[in-house]
Amino acid sequence: MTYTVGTYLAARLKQIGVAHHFAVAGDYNLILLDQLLGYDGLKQIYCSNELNCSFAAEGYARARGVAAAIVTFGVGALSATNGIAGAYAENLPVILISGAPNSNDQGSGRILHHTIGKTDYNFQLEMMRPITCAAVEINDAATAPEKIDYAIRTALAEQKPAYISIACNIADAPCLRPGPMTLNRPLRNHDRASLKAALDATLDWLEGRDKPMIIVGSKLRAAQAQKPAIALAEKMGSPVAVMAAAKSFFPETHPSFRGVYWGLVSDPGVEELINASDAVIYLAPVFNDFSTVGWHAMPEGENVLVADPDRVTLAQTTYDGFSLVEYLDALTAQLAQRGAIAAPDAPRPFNPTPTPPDAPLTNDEMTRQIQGLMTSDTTLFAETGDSWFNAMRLSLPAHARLELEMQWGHIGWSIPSMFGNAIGSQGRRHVVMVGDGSFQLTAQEVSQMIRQKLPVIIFLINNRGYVIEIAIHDGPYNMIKNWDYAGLMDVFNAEDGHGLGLHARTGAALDAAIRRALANKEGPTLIECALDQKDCTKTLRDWGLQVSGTNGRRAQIS
Ligand SMILES: Cc1ncc(Cn2nnc(CCOP(=O)(O)OP(=O)(O)O)c2C)c(N)n1
Ligand SMILES: [Mg+2]
Repeated sequence: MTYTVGTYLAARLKQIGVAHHFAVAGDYNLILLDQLLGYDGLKQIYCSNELNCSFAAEGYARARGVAAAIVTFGVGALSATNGIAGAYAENLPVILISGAPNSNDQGSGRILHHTIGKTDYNFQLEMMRPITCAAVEINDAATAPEKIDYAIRTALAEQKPAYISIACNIADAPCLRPGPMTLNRPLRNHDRASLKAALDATLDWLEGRDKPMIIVGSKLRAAQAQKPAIALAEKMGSPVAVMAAAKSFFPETHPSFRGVYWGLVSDPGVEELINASDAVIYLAPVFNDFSTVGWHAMPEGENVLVADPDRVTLAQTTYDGFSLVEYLDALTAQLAQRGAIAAPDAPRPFNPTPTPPDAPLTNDEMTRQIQGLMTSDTTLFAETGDSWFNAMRLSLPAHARLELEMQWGHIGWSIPSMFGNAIGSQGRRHVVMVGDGSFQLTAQEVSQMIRQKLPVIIFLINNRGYVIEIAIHDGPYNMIKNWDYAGLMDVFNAEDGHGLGLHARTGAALDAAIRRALANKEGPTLIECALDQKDCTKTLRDWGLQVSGTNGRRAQIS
């Protein structure tokens, strides 16, 4: 087989397990799309726009560990930057590949379409650098292999997105044949002396401390340290809490699991456990204004150890040059076995009684019925909004997955990201909780779920506005134009019939809608849940007050 630059890239994507790539056509990428289309073992999945394309790839990476999105230059790539920045924030290796102007035009002084009207086309590469871990431009076939390999390997090692642009006349240019490449991540160049010092300091610190507590953070999956975290908890006989954005990263059926730690909106009893601990170990945390509830839940004092993906900080000293996996494996091996911990006998904190079947639907009743959908093969996406707080109330069976975007927090992310995730994890049950406000940004991708016959169940929470924003600070800007969200499915169906749109205004109607959704194996079912705008979780209200106060801090220097 004679390789081209495009089929070299295709071979690399296949080698690292990217069986599906997401694309939106544009004249700068059509020849490249042909190269990928013709490559055995790759499937090309089309999106409605490049924002959704970048989120679909991000969702695929959540399922498969890595993903690729193909867009056109300028108008396409700049629309995709939002999903790529989100992938950076959420530690997901998405390879953004952009078609680009003919290599002969570089330095020609010519003005081209889809550029900002200047003769220098570098604006795009410069915009991609801060939101990727590697950004390369390919204007010749000779350097294509090294640039493609550098971008992909760096993305896998850093668990961050990378950017590759390929000139439209180079995509089908003859190229070298690729050698092997696998999805494995090279361990950081581990510094044995530093690792030993970190372990010695940790063992000394733990000596005499008999109430350890582990708190799991949202970078644990990207650090590929979920199993080592379980092993450590079992060796220490320690209770475990998860930070909100890490819910589902530690099995909730494990006897050590005690709930979500989210400051004043934590699950009952969790804050007390942490306050009573004399050795709080954070694993791969992200401390931002939302996760610390306006900086009120920041770890402090000598009872705290923070183990990041590539660094350990303890007793005013920091150690790096090794991976979290190396550190946890070695620590667990050296620790003496402490007593096993018993599962809590406390009942599930969220356990509301069903409302009368014909009573108006409530937030609690909706969430209670969603709980019934959670199985070990369920992947639930919870969008920015009260959906975050509803998701926190759910108990997850072993192997159930909860996907959140709490660092970037782009409303509308959940629909396209779920689309990509469902493409990458067919056979699982896919459920989305998304508010009316968020849905209006990226609704088109439901039509792609119909096209691909994905049986995604979408709970569209119609509470008539931006309720999470109202909880922070209300105003007319939080009111939105209402849609007939269920009716959209008829619009998206066109000549297909696989999409199903249903209204649920009572508990009985919701129960019936869920039954129909489970039976609809041929396509998505959108269930429009009508809620009173004031019917939101207490945790959202409490959290919103704190965040509002933090946002409103007076300037120190007037
Ligand atoms: C792209 C983008 N633009 C604006 C925002 C700010 N924002 N965050 N949440 C919201 C409202 C979410 O409203 P809904 O989806 O209806 O959620 P609910 O809280 O359930 O009403 C906004 C407008 C955002 N997070 N992302
Ligand atoms: Mg809303």
